[in-house]
Amino acid sequence: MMEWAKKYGKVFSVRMGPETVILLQGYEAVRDAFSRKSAIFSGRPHVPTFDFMNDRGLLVLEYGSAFTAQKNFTMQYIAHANNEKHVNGEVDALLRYIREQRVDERKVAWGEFSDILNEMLVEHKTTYRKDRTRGLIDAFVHKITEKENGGQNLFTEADLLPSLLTLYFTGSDTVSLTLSWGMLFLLHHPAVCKRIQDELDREVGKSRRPTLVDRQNLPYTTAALMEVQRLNFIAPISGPHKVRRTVNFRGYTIPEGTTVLANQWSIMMDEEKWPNPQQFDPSRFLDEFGNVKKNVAWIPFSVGKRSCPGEVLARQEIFLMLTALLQAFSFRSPDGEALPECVGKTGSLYVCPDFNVCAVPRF
Ligand code: HEM
Repeated sequence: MMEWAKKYGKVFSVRMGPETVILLQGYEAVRDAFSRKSAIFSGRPHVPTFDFMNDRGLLVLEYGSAFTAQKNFTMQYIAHANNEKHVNGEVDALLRYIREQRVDERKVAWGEFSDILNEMLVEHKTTYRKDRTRGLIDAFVHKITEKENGGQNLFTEADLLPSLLTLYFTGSDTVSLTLSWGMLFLLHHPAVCKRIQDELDREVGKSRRPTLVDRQNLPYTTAALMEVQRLNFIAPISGPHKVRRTVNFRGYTIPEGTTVLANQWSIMMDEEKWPNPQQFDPSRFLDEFGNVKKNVAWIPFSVGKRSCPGEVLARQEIFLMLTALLQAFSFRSPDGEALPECVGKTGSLYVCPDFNVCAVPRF
């Protein structure tokens, strides 16, 4: 695709089966469409894989007032929830597993998960009280009841299960793959790993776990995690967007209903934005004083109205998980085992290759 972009420019179309699809290359084209003309480029075409969601849940919901209300609600809920407490529960389980090889049996198949969620919903609804919020389900039910009290029909009973399934579906593999890629990059770059550990030892010490408040004192660690997200490409191509009305874009007329895809890979590998883009180099996110330096092209969560509502949570999870692991252990490949190259398998997500790792307690 990047080769095609050299020949055809930052905006070109390809025929995919019966459909003509527009491909956007590079940060500026994606920003212009998804952010500056967001209201036009934020439709969602029909994706048959998600038919079981009945056109509900943020990922598939068409752009409009219900989408906006539900997206704002989700982002506000995530921003105010005690994510740190929940993630720390997961970190405890992982550290226990590594230290004692004790597995918490929590793996469930997708179908079973849906059944479990359904049971939770029934349980929550029967014990629901207007004056308390035990979690996301209660918060969503409050919204449904508000509507019954005369508001608009933006949150319905029918939205509840698809919304929960969507958050589970979009929020689990994305984060766990990022953590796997992070570990693989760090194994390939022991000097980076050592620098993170030195920073953690200096700023946090060994008597307590890193917390979200520590992030401001850990610029190198923050930069390394940003570099992991720049290079891991877990979402190399954006989800499909739909043009909601005919638009003139960068000299082309794009008809209403056309599907548009952003090549995220082309953004993160743009040599003008990132010198030596293939190289894993956290220092590209640091200024001369060692503070974190932003780069507008760092958009692993995309931009605009269809950008990721889970960004805050995902970044918290990645930070808490990886720093807890690096504080507690040094990691290396098992003797005699070669580390796989940082080349993944492409699907809807870019999947990290399997590898084994030895965790050696640091204290
Ligand atoms: C490292 C982790 C993650 C990455 C890199 C990521 C990336 C993305 C990207 C690039 C999109 C935009 C796709 C598009 O253009 O249509 C997206 C959408 C979405 N993400 Fe994430 N995501 C992550 C974690 C999460 C988490 C933890 C949640 C939920 C708690 C989540 C929920 C969603 C949802 C619901 C959408 C659809 C939004 C919409 O259609 O408006 N994501 N994500």
